[in-house]
Amino acid sequence: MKHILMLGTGGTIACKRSDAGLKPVITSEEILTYVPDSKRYCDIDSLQVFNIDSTNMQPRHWLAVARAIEEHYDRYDGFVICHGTDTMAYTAAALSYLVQDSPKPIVITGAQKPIDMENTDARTNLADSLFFASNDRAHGVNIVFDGKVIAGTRGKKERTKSYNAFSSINFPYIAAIQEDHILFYLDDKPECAQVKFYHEMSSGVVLLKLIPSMDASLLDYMAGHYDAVIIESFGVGGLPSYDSGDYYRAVGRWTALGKTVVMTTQVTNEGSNMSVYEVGKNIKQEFGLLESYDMTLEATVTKIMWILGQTKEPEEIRRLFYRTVNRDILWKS
Ligand SMILES: NC(=O)C[C@H](N)C(=O)O
Repeated sequence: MKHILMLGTGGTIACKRSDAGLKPVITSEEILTYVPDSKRYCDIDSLQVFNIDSTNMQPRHWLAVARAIEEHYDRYDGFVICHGTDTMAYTAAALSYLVQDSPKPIVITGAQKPIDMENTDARTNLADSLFFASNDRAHGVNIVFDGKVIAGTRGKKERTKSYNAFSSINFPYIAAIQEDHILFYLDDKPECAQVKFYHEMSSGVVLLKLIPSMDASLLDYMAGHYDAVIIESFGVGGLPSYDSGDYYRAVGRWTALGKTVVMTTQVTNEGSNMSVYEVGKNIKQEFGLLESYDMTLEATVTKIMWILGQTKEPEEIRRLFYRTVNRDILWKS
């Protein structure tokens, strides 16, 4: 019998209705009473890390969850984190960087409807997660949602209301869970992996999403307040070159200050490739910008936060950024 620790962090799965709207108040202990059948294949303990709407999630919360896993790592065979869906993809990616190469499964799940409702996805998602976390072939950080297992760095919330809210972006699903069966599409548990925990994350990261006509003065403002900027540009990637935009000067200022500029795309699927068009190739070559290629935005943001928690040295930032962690980046220059 597997021994699983369920960590409650809040989200809709733990919500009750109130006059002020849905609010997470159901404890992790109470949540477990809704999945009594899971006791057939695992003993489950629960730990309430906090109980918040995931809209309020910050790097310190990711560090607290990682710390709780580290403290209990030796005593359990697997971990299931109940979490809000809104920022679940960020947390899954953040945990992929904070807890690397775990031979034990760390599953993140949640729901679109509270667990105490009659028509809810919460019970299935939680039962599937406990089932997956009890499987010998499961490992590392994954999202389990609506019968799909998604690598922790590849998840994205693509639907605000439907039960099939999450997709795996630019990467295959790891497995599908159907009733009492797990169909592994990727079955690659390493023979011997040694888990490694990290304890630092920087909040000095900002995102700039381009729209047509925007000028670059926001980048100047951001340079005074942040260590890294992720620019979500259009298509495969590029920066406007119209005079009033002045992006070249603003990006040059960022790099002259030794700060990090990462280029990514607003398009969800297929990733960036800045060397295709003149508007991308020139600026990348001139300033040596980082590029996220096939990474999700959530993975890009949390990876830079994790890296800046380890180093401020530009060459080391580049090396760590292009090193694959939990399947996050496959396409490199
Ligand atoms: N479905 C959900 O869990 C949404 C909720 N607002 C949260 O992310 O905490």
